[in-house]
Amino acid sequence: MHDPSLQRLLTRAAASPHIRDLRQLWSHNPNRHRQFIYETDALYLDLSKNWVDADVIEQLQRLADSCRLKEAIDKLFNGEVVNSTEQSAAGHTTLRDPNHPNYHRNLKAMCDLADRIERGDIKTAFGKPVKQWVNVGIGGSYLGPRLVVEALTELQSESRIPVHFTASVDDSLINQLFNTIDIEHCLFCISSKSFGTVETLMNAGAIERKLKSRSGYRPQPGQSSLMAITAHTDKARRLGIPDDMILNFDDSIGGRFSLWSAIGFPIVMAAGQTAFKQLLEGAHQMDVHYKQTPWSRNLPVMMALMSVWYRNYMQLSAYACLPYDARLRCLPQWLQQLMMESTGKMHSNRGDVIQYPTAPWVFGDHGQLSQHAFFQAFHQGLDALPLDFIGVVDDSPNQQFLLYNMLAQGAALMQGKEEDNTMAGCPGNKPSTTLLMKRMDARAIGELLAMYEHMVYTQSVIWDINCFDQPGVELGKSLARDIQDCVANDSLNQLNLDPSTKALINQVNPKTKEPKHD
Ligand SMILES: O=P(O)(O)OC[C@H]1O[C@](O)(CO)[C@@H](O)[C@@H]1O
Repeated sequence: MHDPSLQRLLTRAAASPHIRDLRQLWSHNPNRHRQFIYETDALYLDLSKNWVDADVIEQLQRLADSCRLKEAIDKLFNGEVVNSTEQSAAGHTTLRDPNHPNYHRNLKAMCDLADRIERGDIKTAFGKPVKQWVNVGIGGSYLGPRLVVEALTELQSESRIPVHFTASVDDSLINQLFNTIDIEHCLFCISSKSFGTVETLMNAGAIERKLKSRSGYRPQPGQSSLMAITAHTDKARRLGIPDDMILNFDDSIGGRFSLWSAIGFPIVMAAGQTAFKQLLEGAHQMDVHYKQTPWSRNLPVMMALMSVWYRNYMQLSAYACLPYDARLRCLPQWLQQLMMESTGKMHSNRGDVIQYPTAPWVFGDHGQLSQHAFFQAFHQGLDALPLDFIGVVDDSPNQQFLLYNMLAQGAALMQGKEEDNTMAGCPGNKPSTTLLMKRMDARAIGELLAMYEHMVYTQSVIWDINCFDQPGVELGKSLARDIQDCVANDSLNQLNLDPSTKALINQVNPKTKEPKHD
């Protein structure tokens, strides 16, 4: 965040009491509901209930200029290095650009395989037609596809192959899966960019053992119960997965940005090839919007500027994502990974420690359910936090009920209510953003998700951090490996670990834990 004079202006603006007073902001400008609206083909964004005015928005847009956002966007789309630690480009937008060879290569491979499965050219290793499909993957190899599958499957009229997901290695989950599926008709897809994620490989191993333990399991050309999606084909081959059952994608596609790649294959299985193409179309439409629209009308840029405003100038450290539609119930989790893994960083692109906070704590859930769980704290708790209500315009009576509930929450938070009994009163003056999807279809979902990706990239440019790596995640992973090894070799005391964790390990390790007394 460069320009110091702008920093001072914004810091001063944030300190002035009127900017945190929605009643004053509305009385100075009763046209806020017209002025702070941003629209694309599928989205309608209302920022009028936020702690900003036109001056602040103008200064934030100047901040974007001073951080050379335009050049950074060009670098992203021109395939230049934007991932400074790994010295690579970020290729996710090429997958949705029909003028780019990656778009055609990716789609062709995915559609060819889907055709072969659907025509029955590929049978399971039991010689049975594929009637069910299981995605085995975690993080970016799970959250995006799961979100889109949940959002779109009920819209499909054609009967499609049911898709299941398994991510964590919990016994309960894998057993539940085995109890739900018909294993002889099931194609298991090991989805892992690195093909090195332990959870996914452990699940793959459990599945392989289960398959092999069943009579009639005979993998051969044209017959396989396993397939893989990865950027590391060699590793999938080593697991015995045949070449024609491996979908490959490029290493330059970040895991949490990968649902547009072959990682999106569950979407093709569950919602169909046409829906997947429309998803890419919607995302591409957002790419064009992001590239070509001035900041004053640019949705992802405005969303990012608002988040920087709240995080760095208002010092608010949390952010809630509240979709009022069950079809978007996985959005908060997907966004949590996208925002926190991408922007939870403390080093600038040059490697020095930055002096300002970045990623907020992202949480959320289906809005209606959250209303009956944690909204009380929004209304009467002393803290404020930026929150996004996301609704889908839909004429059916139940969806209308949901929408009015959502709009009522935004109004109640802003207006509050005085009561004779002061304990029952709500102070109001709580900011919120409303984002409407004008319809629920694959194009609209594509636009929505690409909008959030560009919001995150914009944040990272302003914060001068790399949003495409995740070195922190590695620490916990490697310590878990060390613990497992030391427990296996009875050498825990050699591990450089605090006494609390060592004692806890001894509580759970079957070799050392206290025997149970009845
Ligand atoms: O697709 P992979 O390589 O199995 O990785 C899964 C996830 O693990 C992470 O590396 C860390 O959680 C994510 O970035 C990634 O989406």
